[in-house]
Amino acid sequence: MSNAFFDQVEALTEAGLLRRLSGAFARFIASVGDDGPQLMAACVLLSELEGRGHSCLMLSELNADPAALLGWSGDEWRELRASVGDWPADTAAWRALLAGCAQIWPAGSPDLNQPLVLDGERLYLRRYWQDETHVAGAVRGRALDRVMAADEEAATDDIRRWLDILFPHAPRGGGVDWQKVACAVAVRGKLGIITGGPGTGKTYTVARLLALLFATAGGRQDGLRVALAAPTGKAAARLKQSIDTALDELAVKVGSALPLRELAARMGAARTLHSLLGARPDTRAFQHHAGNQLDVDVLIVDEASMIHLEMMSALLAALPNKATLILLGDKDQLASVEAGAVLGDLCHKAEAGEYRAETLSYVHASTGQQIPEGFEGRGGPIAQQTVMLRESRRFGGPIGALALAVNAGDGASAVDVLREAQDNKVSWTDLAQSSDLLQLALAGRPGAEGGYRQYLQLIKNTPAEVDEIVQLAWVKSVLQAFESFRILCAVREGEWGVSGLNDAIEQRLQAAGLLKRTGEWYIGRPVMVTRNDYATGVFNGDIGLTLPDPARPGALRVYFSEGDNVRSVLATRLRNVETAFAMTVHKSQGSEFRHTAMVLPKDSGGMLARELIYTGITRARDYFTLLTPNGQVLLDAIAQRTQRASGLRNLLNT
Ligand SMILES: Nc1ncnc2c1ncn2[C@@H]1O[C@H](COP(=O)(O)OP(=O)(O)OP(=O)(O)O)[C@@H](O)[C@H]1O
Repeated sequence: MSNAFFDQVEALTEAGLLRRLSGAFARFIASVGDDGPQLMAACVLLSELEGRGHSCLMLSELNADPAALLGWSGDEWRELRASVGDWPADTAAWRALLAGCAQIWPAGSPDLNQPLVLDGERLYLRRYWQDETHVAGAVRGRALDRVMAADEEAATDDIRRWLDILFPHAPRGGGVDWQKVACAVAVRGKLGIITGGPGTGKTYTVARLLALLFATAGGRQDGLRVALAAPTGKAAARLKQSIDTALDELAVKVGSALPLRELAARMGAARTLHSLLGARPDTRAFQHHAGNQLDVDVLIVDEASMIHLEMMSALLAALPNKATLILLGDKDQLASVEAGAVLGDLCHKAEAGEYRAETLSYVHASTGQQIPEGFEGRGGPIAQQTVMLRESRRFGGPIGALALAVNAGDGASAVDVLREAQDNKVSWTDLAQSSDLLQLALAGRPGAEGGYRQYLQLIKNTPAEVDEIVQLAWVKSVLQAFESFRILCAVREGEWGVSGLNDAIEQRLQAAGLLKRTGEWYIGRPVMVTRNDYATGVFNGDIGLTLPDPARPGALRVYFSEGDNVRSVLATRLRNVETAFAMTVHKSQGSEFRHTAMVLPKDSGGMLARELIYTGITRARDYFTLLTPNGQVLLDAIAQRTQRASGLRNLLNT
């Protein structure tokens, strides 16, 4: 084993540049076979990339610019590389070297269950290779499993008749009614993917798709088992609420032709994916799997961009082949925190459509819509089952323009929108000192007043009597006020990161007499759960507010809002939580706030990308404020796209 290499790894770990896990992983690999420093270097890099969401290491990266990939300076990388000694000259040389290592299985050769897999020019941890292969096979299989073609006249006529009832108006700007197309495409098979930015009508569409599925189920309509799910509790509750409201409205429209209310009532609550699959404490395995599948006919999953590779693999294994899977999400949002960029890979062709002739004629027969030539192509099976909604009904104005500019990689236009917006919907603050940010946290800004003062003032009006209805109404109003404003950070550490800002905001609110910090727990403390806790039923990412326990004087409870419902847990029972006046953009996915303020740091080390900025902006419903001590960080981030190494796109042949 190379001492020089591991000395270097130790130094980089001490400097906080490497995870301790990466060195330990390389040592483990060395302990079960070859221990050449080249293999060790590849293992350290593979492990670091896994921590950054990549599912594999592209061998070409080893000779390209790994420092950029890791956010290191060139010197740090050069020193690590020098400690290895001979560095294979190119990808072919790396492949030859790795293929000869006892711990690596070159895919296609006799399998000895080695811990690493070399597939073409990608090096994998075996688990991720298995997940990618499984997801690709399962999704392709579903996409190809179509039950309807254009010439099945009776069926397409029926679909068309219902779609005309469910979507009675042509799209506002004319052109293709992509919402109708999305329903028609999804109803013909076992997979439907609907992607689009905020407010493009994904939920509106899926509610109608459900009605269409009920309507065309014939005699099986009463027994159609529908499940709703999302990666987080909050997103699940939002999905359920939107679908219920939409189905309620639709029920009036369709009248006695379809007993929508009764059918909807049998759907049950929306659940987190963890709870749907039956997560168990202390194990990654779920109760539902290939050998004990879910009892559903239709599964609708919202916020699919947050689903990581391992979860998608588990979900597909647990879903019976005969069930229809509908995925909803915004392909341009940040990918999951854990490895994989599954929705992005699935929606690779969504922008261009690439619909084949048979899809075009089916769409025409079942919707009357003529998809324009520009969207024709020879996309694979998944592209045929994917529809992108393109018109946002919520995001006009400067926030919409800003999101569009960021998505297009047009930094100059984004800055123009931020600097010049006339109506206070968006605003840019050059952060010279923390007091600017703290004032915003306290009271908002001119034209977008609010801040945290609002909910803290409401807390001061605690109901005097312990009347359950009054108490619940008060809790809901406090939660709602809290949900109307949030500070999002691009990074965790440093002056402009989550940890520093939470302390500073807490002190500022205390100085303003709005809260009294007496210990770890205090009235008004917002907290975010950082680990799933099955005993209390709270999950990673849930956000709650600490309020007095009406039943026990002096005790505190944390209240979590879930759609129309409120759940509470005794504060002292919550183990893994952190204060959440400021939270990361990553953790804000699936949530929306009336006023969202996003803080960018002074220096990003090249690690911020467009998807993060876009996700932050699109969390804002009415007002968006950008704060940064260095405007260049915004421009650099907009110029950079997140590229996650993954073999999924290739395997899917979308
Ligand atoms: N075809 C349509 N006709 C009328 N209203 C529509 C139509 N499509 C969407 N809407 C309305 O536009 C708004 C946004 O739609 P919806 O909430 O379904 O979007 P979304 O893509 O699910 O948003 P989010 O990203 O927040 O999940 C809703 O008020 C919805 O009722």
